[in-house]
Order: sequence, then structure tokens, then C-alpha cells
Amino acid sequence: MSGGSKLAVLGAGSWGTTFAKILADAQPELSVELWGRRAEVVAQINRDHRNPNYLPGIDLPHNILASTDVESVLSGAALVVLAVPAQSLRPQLAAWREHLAPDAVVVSLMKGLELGTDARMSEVIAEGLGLPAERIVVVSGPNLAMEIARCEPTASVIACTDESVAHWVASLCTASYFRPYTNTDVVGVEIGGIVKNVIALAVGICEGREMGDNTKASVITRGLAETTRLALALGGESDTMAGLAGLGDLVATCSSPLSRNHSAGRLLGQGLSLDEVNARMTQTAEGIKSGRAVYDLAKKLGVEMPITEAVVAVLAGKLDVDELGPRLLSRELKSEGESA
Ligand SMILES: NC(=O)C1=CN([C@@H]2O[C@H](COP(=O)(O)OP(=O)(O)OC[C@H]3O[C@@H](n4cnc5c(N)ncnc54)[C@H](O)[C@@H]3O)[C@@H](O)[C@H]2O)C=CC1
Ligand SMILES: O=C(CO)COP(=O)(O)O
Repeated sequence: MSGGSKLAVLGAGSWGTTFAKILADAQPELSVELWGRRAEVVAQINRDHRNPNYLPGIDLPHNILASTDVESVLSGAALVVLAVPAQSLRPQLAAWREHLAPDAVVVSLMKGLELGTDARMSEVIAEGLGLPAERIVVVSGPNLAMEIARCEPTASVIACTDESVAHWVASLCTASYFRPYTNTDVVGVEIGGIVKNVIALAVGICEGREMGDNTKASVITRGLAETTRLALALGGESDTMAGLAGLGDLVATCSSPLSRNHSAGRLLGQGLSLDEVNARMTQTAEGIKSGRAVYDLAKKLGVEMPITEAVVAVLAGKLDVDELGPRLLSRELKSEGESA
């Protein structure tokens, strides 16, 4: 863990910009350097202290300094926070690796699983940057960016195999409106964040078909059951799934119109094709691509994930949205506590 004080965030979308605001509000005496791909977004953040495409109406702290120059942003940064779409991470890391400070701690804000490898983002970071587990931290929880940007009180989980590193990161990002809890169950925290996006697609589809709250609560509850099965099969802990990064995030994402995954599901349920939904989305809905990777991983491990399976079939055009509800309820009868 570095004694240095420079903080860097790579990715100036909705969560990257919001997390930069958390750090800047929590550490007003430090600069938070925010890397963005697009010069106009960077210029607007520096000139107007706003990022209106992602966070309309939000004033950003003046100690956020944006740049398109990743080398200068990474130079000497003790903490490096990554917030780009999951499927774009690996190629980005190859370009960033040479500029990373030798003792930097890297934080993943991403909630996706890599297609093709079924790797979690912490695994992609370990491989792509050649870092040991104790220098990789995961942040997850019920963290809809826009609500946090409005300074509405929110709790989150900071996970690292080395608890002291998780504590260090938590101490850096504790703000009046942002309360982190630490955890050493990196696997459980990541799986909770990944799978809730797929379950939110399912809930959105049900909503788009004008199904009511019984259906949504049933999908959320059984969604948590299948998320927990996958997490346990990978070595995660059931306590984590009952906490902020499991149940907490699932409820927030499945309930909120701010959720991009929930919104994408609703559009699918209203009869739009996947291409039409993708064309309408201006921000990342990770579940659309990660769903397939979750399904592949579950199959490899022999874990039953019927809701994920049905969502993946809808996304692949193999199951009509009208069949999703009946499919979820037409399985072999069993007791609630059974493992599948
Ligand atoms: N927005 C939210 O409320 C939350 C998002 N997350 C997660 O954070 C991650 C990032 O999501 P958001 O910031 O919300 O997405 P976003 O869509 O708002 O922003 C993505 C950012 O990445 C950049 N980007 C897009 N494609 C890229 C590529 N190929 N290479 C490099 N950069 C690229 C975009 O220009 C943009 O700055 C996702 O994994 C998401 O699940 C997690 C918690 C909350
Ligand atoms: O992860 C999130 C809330 O915790 C954001 O969800 P969406 O990516 O669906 O907007």
C-alpha cells in the first residue's frame, strides 16, 4: 500500500465520475485525476465542473481534474479506480499497464463478467496488470450513480483479500453521503454485482409485460437464490449474498427506473428487439453481455440458474418475452430450501 496521495479514476461515465466526486468530497485537500476518452467531456468537467451527458444537473467538486492523457493521470497515483465497460477492460489494461505506479492499489467498480473467459473483473485486472490479489479491491453494493451524485445517503462494500487494504480504501472514500463497509469475500461481492444485472433484466421484462409486484418479488427472491448458488460454488460466502452487495444491490437495481439493466429489460418486455434496445441505450447495461458469460460459467460448474438461462434465451432470440414468466414457474416442484 502506497503512502502516496494522488488518486486516479479511469472512466468518466456515470459511475466513474460519481466515484471521483465521492473521493473529491471525502478528500478535499487532494486532487482526484479523472481520465476520459472524449476531449469534449474532459473539457466540460474542467471548465464547467459538470458532466451533463452522464450526470445532468450535478455540480462536481473543483478538486476533480479531468484529462485525456492516461500516462499523466496514472503517474504516481497510489489509488487507481477503474470504471469502464467490463467487455472493454482487458484491451485497456494492456495500454495502461506500463504507466501504473509500482505499488498502486487498483479498484474495480465494474459489475460484469468477461465473455469468452467467464473471468470476473478482479481476475482480468490480476492478469492484465500482473497484480497480486492484495492490491486489487472491488467496490459493489446498491450504488445507483445518480442518487449518489445527488448526495443521497448510500452504503457500499469495499472488498479485498487483505482487509487492511480494504480499510485503507474505505477510509479514502468515506463521505457524508457514502458509507463503505469492508469485506474479504471478493468473489461473493463481485458475483452479487454481476448477477443482479441479469435478474434486473428479468424483472424489467416482467414489468414491460405489465406483470405486478408478486411476480417481481418472486423473481428477485429466486434470483437471489440462484446468485447465492453460483457464489458458493465459486467459494463466496452466503453472508455476503444477504448483505449490501447481494440482496441490497439486487433490490436497488430491480426496483429503480435509474437502472440501465432494469430499463433495458422493460424495453425488451414492451416488445423491442435487442438491436432496438441497444440503439436506445446511451449507457452501459452490463447484463446484456454478461448474462451469457454467467450462464456459461454456471453450466461449467453444474449450477442451476433458471432465471439467468431464460434471460439469455430471450437475449439470443430463442425465447419470446411472453414465454419468460411461464418458463420461470413451470419447473419441477421442490422445497424452497433445495439447492436448485
Ligand atoms: N452507473 C451506475 O450506477 C453504476 C455502474 N456500475 C458499473 O460501473 C461500470 C461502468 O459503468 P458506468 O460508468 O455506469 O457506464 P457508462 O456507460 O456511464 O460509462 C462508461 C464509460 O466508459 C467509457 N467507455 C465506453 N466504451 C469504452 C471502451 N471501449 N474503452 C474505454 N472506455 C470506454 C465511456 O466513454 C464512458 O466514459 C459498469 O461495469 C457498471 O456495471 C456499478 C455501480 C453503479
Ligand atoms: O449497479 C448499479 C446499482 O448498484 C447500477 O445498475 P445499472 O447498471 O443497471 O444502472
